Amino acid sequence: MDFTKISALHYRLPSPVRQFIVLLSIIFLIEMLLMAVLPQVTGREVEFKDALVDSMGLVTVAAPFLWAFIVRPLRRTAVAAVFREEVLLRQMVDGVITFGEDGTIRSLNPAAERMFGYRDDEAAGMAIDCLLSADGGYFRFAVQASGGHGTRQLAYELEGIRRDGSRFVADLSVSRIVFEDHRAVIGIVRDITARKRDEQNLLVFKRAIESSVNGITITDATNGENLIIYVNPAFERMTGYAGHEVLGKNPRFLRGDDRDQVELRKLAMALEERREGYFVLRNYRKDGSQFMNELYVAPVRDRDGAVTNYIGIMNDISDQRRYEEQLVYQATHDPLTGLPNRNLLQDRLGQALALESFRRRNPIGVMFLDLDNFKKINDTLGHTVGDMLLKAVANRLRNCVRGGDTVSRLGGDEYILILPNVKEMHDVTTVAKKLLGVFSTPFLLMGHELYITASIGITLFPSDGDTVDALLKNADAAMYHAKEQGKNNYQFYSEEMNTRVFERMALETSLHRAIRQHEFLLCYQPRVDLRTGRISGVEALVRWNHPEMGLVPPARFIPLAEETGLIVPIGEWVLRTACAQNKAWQDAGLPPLRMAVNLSARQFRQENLIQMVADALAETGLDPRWLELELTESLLMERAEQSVSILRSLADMGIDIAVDDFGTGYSSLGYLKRFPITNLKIDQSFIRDIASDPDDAILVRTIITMAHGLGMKTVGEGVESLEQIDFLYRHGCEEVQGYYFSRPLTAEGCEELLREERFLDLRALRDGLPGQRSEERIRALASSADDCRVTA
Ligand SMILES: Nc1nc2c(ncn2[C@@H]2O[C@H](COP(=O)(O)O[C@H]3[C@@H](O)[C@H](n4cnc5c(=O)[nH]c(N)nc54)O[C@@H]3COP(=O)(O)O)[C@@H](O)[C@H]2O)c(=O)[nH]1
Repeated sequence: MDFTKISALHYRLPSPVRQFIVLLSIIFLIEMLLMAVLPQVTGREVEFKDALVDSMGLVTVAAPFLWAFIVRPLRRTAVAAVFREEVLLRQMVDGVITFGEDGTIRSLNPAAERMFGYRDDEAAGMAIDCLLSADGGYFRFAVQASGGHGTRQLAYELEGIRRDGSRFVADLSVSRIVFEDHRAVIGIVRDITARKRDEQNLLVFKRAIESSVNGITITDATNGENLIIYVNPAFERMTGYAGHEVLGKNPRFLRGDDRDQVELRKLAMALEERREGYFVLRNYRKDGSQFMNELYVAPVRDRDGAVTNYIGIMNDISDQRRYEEQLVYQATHDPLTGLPNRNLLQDRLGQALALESFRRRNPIGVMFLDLDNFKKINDTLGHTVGDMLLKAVANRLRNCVRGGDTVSRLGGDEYILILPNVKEMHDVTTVAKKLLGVFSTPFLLMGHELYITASIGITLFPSDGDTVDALLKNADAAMYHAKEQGKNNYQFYSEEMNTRVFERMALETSLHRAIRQHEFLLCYQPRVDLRTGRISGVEALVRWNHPEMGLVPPARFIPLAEETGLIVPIGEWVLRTACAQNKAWQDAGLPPLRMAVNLSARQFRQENLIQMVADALAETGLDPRWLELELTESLLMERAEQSVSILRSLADMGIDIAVDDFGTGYSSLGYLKRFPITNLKIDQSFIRDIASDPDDAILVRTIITMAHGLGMKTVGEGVESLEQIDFLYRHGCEEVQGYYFSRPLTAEGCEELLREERFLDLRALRDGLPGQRSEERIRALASSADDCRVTA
């Protein structure tokens, strides 16, 4: 037998010759023993030589029988067994390599051939290191370690090297075989690369599950109980339960007594249908606190498709939910008052309209409530008080309506109320009156007792509009109408109101265009010095030369320009043009005079006002002492402290300051004293009846005296008659302005007047002869000035 080719199991085959020799030797020894014992039994002596011959004879006779009946059958049985094992070996999925103790390969079984890519005959004679590698001779050590102990098996993890050089993880069990004088090693090799990879993957999965921020539960679904068999650390953190406390429980314990949840029913259905699902549940921690559990449940199936487990992945979304709710709240509520905002209002009104369009039972009332003169409070007392007032109003309105009604705030001082299910018109008026009534009690805010009123516009669905936008727009128009009607009242919408709103919008659009296309012009109304009768100054008055409407008076567009902010560019243009005109007259050799320019509230609050005025003077070259800025009394008092500093800066530049419409507002004497005011212009409403109304007469006299007391001069405005001039003259008023002397004129008209040196003859007044005759005389002397007509 070629020992080098013997397969691993051949080593275990007993040698037949040895068996035969051993048997013959036993027979021989027994015969020899009998020959030695026999003389003592029989008493007959047997020669050793005879005994030896006999024994040899017996062995010779027995030999064929032993071979035929014992050794050969044994050999055959053994070979059959070896053959069977050989077949088994060949079929083994594990590779079997036999090699000598010197590491020389002797054989490979077919599995080893496939595993390493060598044929058995190719591998024979190669060093085992070529197929199996271990660092630092580890492999040899392993072989030696198994030596001397027969079939003792040792297992190692090595690197298998294929013929193509690729490597794999090999699991090797080695047994040392000793056969007669031959020693060999049998190595059983298994490619465990996949197993290793799987083990590694399992480790990664386990690590991932353990380090997941999501709580993970695994339940056993085989017995229908669905009891927890695993929870990860995140579950413990999320719920406060330790793993051992929940193992063996059904996860439903997390819901506590809170069974009435739609999502719970959905979960139960998913489990019943053995499918995955996503649910958001109210669950409870060990300490009883609630959390929102975003749960994903997925079944695990075996090869036959039967569900063996459920994996539950939990996410505590309580914070996220709170944040979402907060976002929704913020998107739908006014942060200041907590009332529904425009979004929610539109939503609710839309729903009410949809429902009512379907039911067609009752009208829906929409009320647009706007506070009267709120801006003044905000400007005078500051935004903190303004905000407090808006909140206090919101509370009063809320308390004034029924549960199904909506009170919302659009922004600013505008509130919208929705009254669904209005049974009778009377109901709406009752609510409107009630709403106005809530303002009858003053608001006490930060030590201020504030009296405020509101104007309300009312629209009804379906008669005044059938969409949210239409109803709100029409309620807005009705509210404007209520303002026009003197504020503090309510008005129902009518179609004409929209026409007016439309006109307003059209006016605003054309105002923008007017600025772009330079449609404005200035008129100048002279002012006469009552001490000399000569023109001492002019007031610049803006006009709008509208392409279709003709000359538009400022009263029609200045408030709108003020509201829209367009007054800022318009006012800047007025100031520059007036300064330039005054300088032009001076340059033309006309006697120098003061140019009065009106400043509106918005302009006065303009941040760069001082700079803008300085620039206008610098650019036109007008000396500041020939410029006077007119501001209304109420404007100055709105933010008196701030006004003081602005006025001081202007006065420091050398500019005169006049208070326009004096007497119509409320003035604090304390502030009047502090304002660097040069002139008080007595409002024309007091001048008008000065000669006939003793109250007006007293008032005008008082204003003149007070002005003088404060070191200011006075100007009588809107002077139309000689009596008025006489009165003002006699009481020391310094200047007059009005149609009596001249209407506002174009620049050319005014220049003509100045060139002619028109004046007011005051002799009659000085002579103390006011009356019809002297009036006629004065009128004759006075200019028959043209109106400010536009010829452009
Ligand atoms: N911010 C700005 N406001 C301006 C500017 N230009 C004018 N205005 C303001 O518009 C209001 C109306 O002005 P107007 O229609 O020009 O009326 C002025 C005079 O025409 C009128 N007046 C003058 N004398 C008489 C008279 O004898 N009788 C009579 N019934 N009216 C008369 O008074 C207006 C001048 O008023 P005042 O400015 O208060 O001196 C008016 O408030 C203007 O201020 C502008 O450029 N910017």
